[in-house]
Amino acid sequence: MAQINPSILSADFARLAEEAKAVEGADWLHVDVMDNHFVPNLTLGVPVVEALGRATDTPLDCHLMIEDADRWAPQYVEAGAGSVTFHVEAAAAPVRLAREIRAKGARASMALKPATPVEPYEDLLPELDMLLIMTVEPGFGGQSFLDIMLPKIRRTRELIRKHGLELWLQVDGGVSATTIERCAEAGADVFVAGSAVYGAGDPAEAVRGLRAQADAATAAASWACGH
Ligand SMILES: O=C(CO)[C@@H](O)[C@H](O)COP(=O)(O)O
Ligand SMILES: [Fe+2]
Repeated sequence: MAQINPSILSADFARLAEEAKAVEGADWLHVDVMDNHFVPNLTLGVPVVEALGRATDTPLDCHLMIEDADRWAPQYVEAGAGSVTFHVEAAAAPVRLAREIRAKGARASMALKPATPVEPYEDLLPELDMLLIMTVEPGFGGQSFLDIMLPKIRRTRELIRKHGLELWLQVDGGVSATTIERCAEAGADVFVAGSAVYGAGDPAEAVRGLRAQADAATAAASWACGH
């Protein structure tokens, strides 16, 4: 089944606990950590992740858009994240870092900016629990989905099949009722949605609607039915 991860970046930061509770029923709560260096925006850090963990039973999916990921990512596992995503562009030793995240008890995930190809990392994929393909330039919510990322999603799904991996394939940026079916058809199975969830009148209902769309598109997709 498709997983839908609402991005807290699009929520009201003055009411973070309520906003986290508003999407209970989602698979994960996506938490965008930005340091104003790796991306030109500054959001939140370890203390807020710890507080979110106390505010909701939904597991936390931390997307670190920060420099020096090798140094900081393990702290997000200690803060309670169930999944920690670092950007390969910001990691000096991605294999060592993925192993450290797993050893500390979280799922290890690696993200690729739009201009970063997946092929150089083919041999690293078994070290990961999830690969995140950015479908916008990281830094801000509410941007338009980059259709030019669909071939990369397809090629990654093919690599997962070729190696027989249990790797989740996440997409993040501009995912909405208009674009989620394209992502699912191409091979994504974990969908981050910020403005499409928190901009809706009923965020929990938006999650259910996106999941139904993604499930239907996946069921019809060649990658999922083996032909
Ligand atoms: O990581 C990021 C942005 O850098 C995302 O998680 C956005 O927060 C998603 O927001 P929408 O594009 O869905 O509004
Ligand atoms: Fe994100």
